Amino acid sequence: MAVYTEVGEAELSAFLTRYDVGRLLSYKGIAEGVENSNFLLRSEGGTFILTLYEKRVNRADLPFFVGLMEHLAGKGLSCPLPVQPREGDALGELAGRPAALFTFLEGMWSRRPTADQCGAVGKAMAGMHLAAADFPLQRANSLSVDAWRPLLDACGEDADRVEAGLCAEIAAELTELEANWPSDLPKGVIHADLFPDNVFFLQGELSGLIDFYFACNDVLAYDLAICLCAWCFEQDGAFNVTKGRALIEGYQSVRPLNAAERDALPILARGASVRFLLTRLYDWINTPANSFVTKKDPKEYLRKSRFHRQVRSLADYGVTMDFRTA
Ligand SMILES: Nc1ncnc2c1ncn2[C@@H]1O[C@H](COP(=O)(O)OP(=O)(O)OP(=O)(O)O)[C@@H](O)[C@H]1O
Ligand SMILES: N[C@@H](CCO)C(=O)O
Repeated sequence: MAVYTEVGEAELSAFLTRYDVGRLLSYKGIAEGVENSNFLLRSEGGTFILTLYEKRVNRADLPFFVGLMEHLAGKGLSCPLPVQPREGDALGELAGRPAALFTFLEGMWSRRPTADQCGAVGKAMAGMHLAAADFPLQRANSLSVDAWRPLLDACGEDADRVEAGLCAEIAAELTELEANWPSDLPKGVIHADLFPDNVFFLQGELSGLIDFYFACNDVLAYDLAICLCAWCFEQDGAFNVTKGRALIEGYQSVRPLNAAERDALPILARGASVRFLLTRLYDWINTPANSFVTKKDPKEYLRKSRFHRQVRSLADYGVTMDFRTA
């Protein structure tokens, strides 16, 4: 459960007087997520999500995230919208944290994504990439290849307590990634964390995307590589080629990849699996045992990293010879 900051009823009621949402009726912490504190809030004006921004979110980046959601919603993409206060900025302050109120998005995330859902997320992601093409703000990816070795160093010898030899294995992989990381692929705004828990479905259809707090300007195909890691593996660790094909074809039905992007997918997926391995490892080592958060398993991403290291061609992702060319 991710509630790092407790919020009292009196201070929350006072915070809500900024908005035209009526009086507070109820609120409770949400048992999902690991990054920010989220509350489901009911007021006389409806149901909302209250977000308090925590450690990994830099205050200076908030206008980028909130502006991006407004931009995407303006283009018809379904995502939470910041509720505007009567006066001032959508970003306020509550319990000593930057805080904002968002519209509630209907739907549920899929615990066991199907191939059809992988196809739908591929399409939605490509739609997001196109819709964000004229978003005017910029944000560098603070968790790209340059940030990975410092994260490993910060884990230090504790990494080997998770699995013997882990530190050396990741260090060797980082050496390869640093030497071969592609830099000349098409770039744009990426979501950078489009995991199943950030995609809602309602009555069989994709109903919206949430959690844009890692969004940044980076290689577009890297976003697809993150989804190959997050959506296409089974519980037993096996990569599901039907899901891989559905995801990539769904993406390509909206934004075809060029040859260089296709060729780069395996290395981008290696990078994506190491990025999530490292942030999970860091949190595994550094989250106090008594904190109110469910830690995510770093070894899941170690297994994914090993899989992507032995990928030799796109056929290993389920993509066949009739793969569309751009
Ligand atoms: N606008 C919204 N509408 C409905 N539910 C939401 C909304 N925003 C967040 N939630 C709920 O809160 C949960 C946590 O939100 P979110 O994923 O943004 O948190 P986080 O701490 O940033 O998580 P993550 O670990 O994915 O980075 C979601 O899984 C969802 O259940
Ligand atoms: N989606 C991330 C957590 C949020 O950054 C993970 O599963 O490790």
